[in-house]
Order: sequence, then C-alpha cells, then structure tokens
Amino acid sequence: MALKKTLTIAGSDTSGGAGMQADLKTFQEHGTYGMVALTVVVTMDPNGWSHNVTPLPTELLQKQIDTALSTGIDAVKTGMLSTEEIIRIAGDAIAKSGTTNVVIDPVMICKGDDEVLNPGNTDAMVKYLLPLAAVTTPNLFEAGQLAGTGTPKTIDDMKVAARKIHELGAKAVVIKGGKALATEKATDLFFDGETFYLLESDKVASTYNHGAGCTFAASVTANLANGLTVKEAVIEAKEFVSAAIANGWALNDYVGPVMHGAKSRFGAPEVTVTEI
Ligand SMILES: Nc1ncnc2c1ncn2[C@@H]1O[C@H](COP(=O)(O)OP(=O)(O)O)[C@@H](O)[C@H]1O
Ligand SMILES: Cc1ncc(COP(=O)(O)O)c(C=O)c1O
Ligand SMILES: [Mg+2]
Repeated sequence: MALKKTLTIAGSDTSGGAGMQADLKTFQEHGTYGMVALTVVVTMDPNGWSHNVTPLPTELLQKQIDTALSTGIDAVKTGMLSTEEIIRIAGDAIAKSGTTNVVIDPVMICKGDDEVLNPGNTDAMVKYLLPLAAVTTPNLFEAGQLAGTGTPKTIDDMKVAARKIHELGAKAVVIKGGKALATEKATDLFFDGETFYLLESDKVASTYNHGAGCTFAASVTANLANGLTVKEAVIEAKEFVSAAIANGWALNDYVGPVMHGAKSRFGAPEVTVTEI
C-alpha cells in the first residue's frame, strides 16, 4: 500500500521531544511516511540543559533535499532553520517540491530558552517562506516578530498580527496562544484569509509541553497530505497536540516532552471551534 509522503526540513532535538523527532513521530501517528532534511543538531548541556545549536554544512542539506524531493512528496513542513542561507535553501526546495501542502512553523525560540535563534532570520522567513505557506503556525512571540507588531497580548492583537502575516503571503495563519495567552482555555486563532476562528481546549497545568509546537505543525502537515482541508487539518492537529500535552511526562529533571502518540492511545480532549 502506498503511503502519503511527508517531508520535514528541520533540526534534530537530540532529547527527542521537539524538532524532526517530534515530526517523524507525529507523521507516523497519522499514517504518513516521514522523511527528513536535517538543518541543525541541537544538543543539551547535561548540567543545566542549556541548548547548543550546530548547523550542518549547507551542501549536505541540499543533498538531503534533492534525495527527498526526487521521491515526489505530498506535503512539507519547515522547523528550525537557524540561518538566512538555510531559509533560502528551504524556500527554493519548497518551490521545486511540486506540492502546495506547505506548513511553515517559523521556529525562532525554544521553550525554556530565552535566546532568539537569530533575529535577522525574520526578514528571510518573510521573503522566502511565507509566500509559499498554505498555513503558518507562529507562537505569540513569533507572530509578533513576523507581523512587526510586537508580541500580541489579546485576541484582538492576534487578529491584527494574523491579518498582517496573511498579507505577507501565507494563505492561512494559526497563532498559538498556548499557555502564554491570559485566557482560561488554551486558545489559538485560525485565519483562513476571510474568517477568524478560535480553537480552544482545556489548558493543561503541567509544564511538560516540550515539542508542542512542532507536534502541532507536523500534525497539520500530515493531515494535508492525507487530503484534509486546511481548516480540518488544524482542528485535528489541535486535538492531537492537546492529547499529547495532557499526557506530557518528565524525561529528566530538566525537560518534559509531550507524548506524541497519546491521541490514538487515550483519545483527545474536546476542542471547540468558534467563528469570531
Ligand atoms: N498548557 C497547555 N495546555 C493545553 N494546550 C496548550 C498548552 N500550551 C500550549 N498548548 C497548545 O499547544 C499548541 C502549541 O503551542 P505552543 O506551545 O504555544 O507552541 P510553541 O511550542 O511553538 O511555542 C497550541 O495548540 C497551544 O494552544
Ligand atoms: C530542533 C528543534 N526544533 C524546534 C524546536 C522548537 O520546539 P517547540 O515545539 O517546543 O516549539 C526545538 C526546541 O527545543 C528544537 O530543539
Ligand atoms: Mg515552536
């Protein structure tokens, strides 16, 4: 039986919760065939868990992309890209990929680490990636950077940022309020270019949410490959990640990854969708 082919152009989170590890686990859970073009390797200091990001040579990234694209892919996502050159290479790859199922997760920051990867990358993402996006999935901070509005603090701020990001070329936008937004529920704003929707689920009190953003975007990607509409894809992804967060666990004293396979094992918390 032929499977839908999903590619992630992303970094390796050696601790396994985020990055391409989250993407592959999520692709598998959605019944798609996962492939990786690796951009950077993230390692952690065993004493204190601070992150170290090591880029791979760009020629090697290009060879991986050529390999994966030659198979004919059904959907592609981007994750941690780290330099302007890598962002440009990813943009060229997506333009050549032959699929419009393109999910741009504009990773600029890792949870628990305050350091912005490379502030100059925002311009490159706007130039090379947003115009190709069927959907982009910034968190609050990333949405503020892309839109140039500063970090949204309210749903109205999120609407303004989503509209700007849509004007920059992304066909649809999900701004993840997550636990940072001061709302009772875990609230994300979905904008399809015409209508705004709130996607809400119960906020999980746990801090074991490492990899939530990658898991959400990978879920959207696999859903698009499987033929869902963008709206259907983001709603299922919200269910998928809510289940993963609700079952997050402690890997060690420093980090708690989400449980990528939770939805199929334990079911998903309820997600409500409200047009606003
Ligand atoms: N504590 C939480 N409880 C329930 N859902 C959450 C929680 N934190 C984040 N989410 C959801 O997880 C998804 C990823 O969001 P977020 O963690 O903000 O992204 P990122 O990892 O990119 O910063 C979103 O759908 C968000 O609403
Ligand atoms: C390789 C890599 N990609 C992406 C991320 C972003 O992860 P999140 O899903 O928590 O936004 C991280 C964070 O550690 C990472 O190491
Ligand atoms: Mg993220």
